[in-house]
Order: sequence, then C-alpha cells, then structure tokens
Amino acid sequence: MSVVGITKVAKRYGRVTALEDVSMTIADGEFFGLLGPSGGGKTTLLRSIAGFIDPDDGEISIDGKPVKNIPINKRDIGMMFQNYALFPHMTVTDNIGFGLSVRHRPKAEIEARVTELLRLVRLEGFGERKPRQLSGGQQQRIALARALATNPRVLLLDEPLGALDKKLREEMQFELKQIQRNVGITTVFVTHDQEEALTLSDRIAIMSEGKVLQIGAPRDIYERPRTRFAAGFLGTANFFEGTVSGREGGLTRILLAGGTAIFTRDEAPEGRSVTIAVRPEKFTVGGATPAPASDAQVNRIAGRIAGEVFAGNSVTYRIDAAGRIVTVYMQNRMTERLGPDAPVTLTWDPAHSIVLED
Ligand SMILES: Nc1ncnc2c1ncn2[C@@H]1O[C@H](COP(=O)(O)OP(=O)(O)OP(=O)(O)O)[C@@H](O)[C@H]1O
Repeated sequence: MSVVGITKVAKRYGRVTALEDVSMTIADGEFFGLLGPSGGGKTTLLRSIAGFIDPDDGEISIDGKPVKNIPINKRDIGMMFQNYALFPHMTVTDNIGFGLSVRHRPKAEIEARVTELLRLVRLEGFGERKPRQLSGGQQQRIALARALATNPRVLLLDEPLGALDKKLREEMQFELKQIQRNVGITTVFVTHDQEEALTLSDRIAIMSEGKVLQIGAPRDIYERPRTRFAAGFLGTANFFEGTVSGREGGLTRILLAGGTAIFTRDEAPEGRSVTIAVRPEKFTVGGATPAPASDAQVNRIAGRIAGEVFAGNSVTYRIDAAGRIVTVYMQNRMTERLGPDAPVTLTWDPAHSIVLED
C-alpha cells in the first residue's frame, strides 16, 4: 500500500526548474532515499511533502488524500533536518515531549512516551540533560526521538547525518536503520552520499536537474543502471562506446572503435550506437596468455597495467585496454605483483555488460 503519492509535481523559481514532472509512490514502512547531486531538487521535493513549499503543478498525497490545503502542522509528519537544532534551553525530556505538549496531551502520557523514546534511541537516563551536554551523535538521536514523538505517519529526513564526522556517521546510519525498522515508519530521506543511500534505503530515487532518472532497490540500480549518470553517480563504472554488429551464440556483439568486439546479454538493434557500462569489480585480470577458453561466452580483451592504487586488502588497477583506461578492482589475492606495463588479459561475463539508454 502506498503512503506517500507524488504525481507529476513541478516547481519553478523564475527560470530555474527545481522539480519537473516528478512522480513516485512510497510504500508503507519503506525507507526511501532521494539521492542526487547538489541542486538536483531533493530538498525541494522533501519540503513540498512537508508543506513548506507549494508546488506549481501536480499532486502530493498522504494515505491517498491530497495534502495541498493541509497546513504543515496537520500533515502528520515528523521531520529531522541537518540543522534542525534541539531547543538549547530545554532539557532532553522537554525537547522530545515538545510536539505532544503543544497538542495538550496529558502529562502522564507525555512522560510515558518520552521514556519509551529514550529507550528506543538508547539514551535512558539522559532526560534531564541540556542539549549542550550531549555529543553530536546523542543530539542527533534526541532529534530523531523528537521527530517520532507524535507517532507521525511519515518521517522526513534531510541530510540527517550530514553534520557528523565519518565514524559517527557510520554508527548512526546503522542505528537510524534499526530504529526505522523497529518503528516501521514510512521514511523519506535526502542525501547526496551514495554510500549512505545504498546502506539505508529500501529504494532510491536518483534525481538530477529536477528530474527523477531512476527509481529502484539499491542493488537493482547498481546492477542495472539505466543511464550513464545513474551508473556513475551510484558507484563507479567503465564505459565502452560502440556499434551493435549482430548476434552470436545468444549474445549481442558490440564493435568498439579500434575493432575490438565485446558481448552483452542485453538486446539492441543492429547498427545502433550504444554505451556499455561495466563495474570495476566484475573483471578478472589474468596473464598475457590467457588459459584456453572453456566457455566461449566470455569477454576477453588484452591490455597493459597503466597504474595501481594499493589499499591493503584490495588493489585498484588502471588498465590500458581497447583504447581506453579501464578501472578494475581486485581483491589482494595475487602472489605476484602486476608491475607497470605488465601485459594482462581482462575477462568478464557478458551479463555484466550493461547497455545504457543514453
Ligand atoms: N527559494 C529558492 N529560490 C530560488 N531558487 C531556488 C530556491 N530553492 C531552490 N532553488 C533552486 O532549485 C534547484 C533545486 O534545489 P534543491 O535545494 O531542491 O536541490 P538539492 O538537490 O536539495 O541540493 P542540495 O543537495 O545542495 O541541497 C537549485 O537549482 C536551487 O538553486
């Protein structure tokens, strides 16, 4: 069942199109990430759901009801923004209970709820502290508890962990996900950090220049990016441009400039110019004279080591092959080092050659 519905939403600021024809549905209990570069429209969309921004066109609904004429405080939404600071003069308890106090809930109910939320964010016993007596991560957890206090239908998070340093951020990612799972609240969050989007989201919408480029589960977008932008924004990809030159053994043959042929399981009409994406970890690097193919259905191109970045457990190679530099990630399992200029053979499964739409 869908909780948040967004249909053909548009927002312009003078000549700037912040959102254009944006549609998506967010399911009950889903952790939904809006990912994209700066200026892509993520915050504008989140603020439109919250009610801070009124879209020029389209419709936003919660539980099937259009929210256009519902004010912010009646939308049944909890919010946590990067700079959505706690009230500095109030205790942790009063901060968390704030939303319930302004709704004139009975004192006993507020106390019980605050206790429950402190337990949820693992800060029991911190109720009497002031925000300045908390670490950054603790403040963030209190802000989360405050956003959840009224038991809202939807939780909106804008770069919720943006202010934290890397280590704390990783810890909080894990915690945020746990809490979201436990509460089961439908959550929409904005991030420009691809790793954060991959770790937290059930599904991701990739946004750029006000448009949605692709929506899908992290694994689906990673394994099957539709565009060059999506492939490059979520992870790293090598791109091979060529022309479709027919079918062979159930595979599509792509002829690269320079005459090398590579194969894909995807279908594409003969004669079409296409771009193929291959993720760096999909390759195997072998010696100059590869073992005879036991399976003819494998891509195989010759190259030379042009550079390496050693990271202990793994190595990133830059390999000069088929007239380009190919980035390859390898686990550090080799007994011999592949030195500069060493001749190598790159092999990969045609299933990992993805034909892009643009
Ligand atoms: N109030 C405003 N007035 C004019 N232009 C605006 C306004 N708010 C946003 N924009 C423009 O709309 C576009 C989308 O902005 P938005 O903040 O939604 O992007 P974003 O993806 O959230 O970026 P960031 O990651 O930097 O927060 C940008 O080009 C921005 O400059």
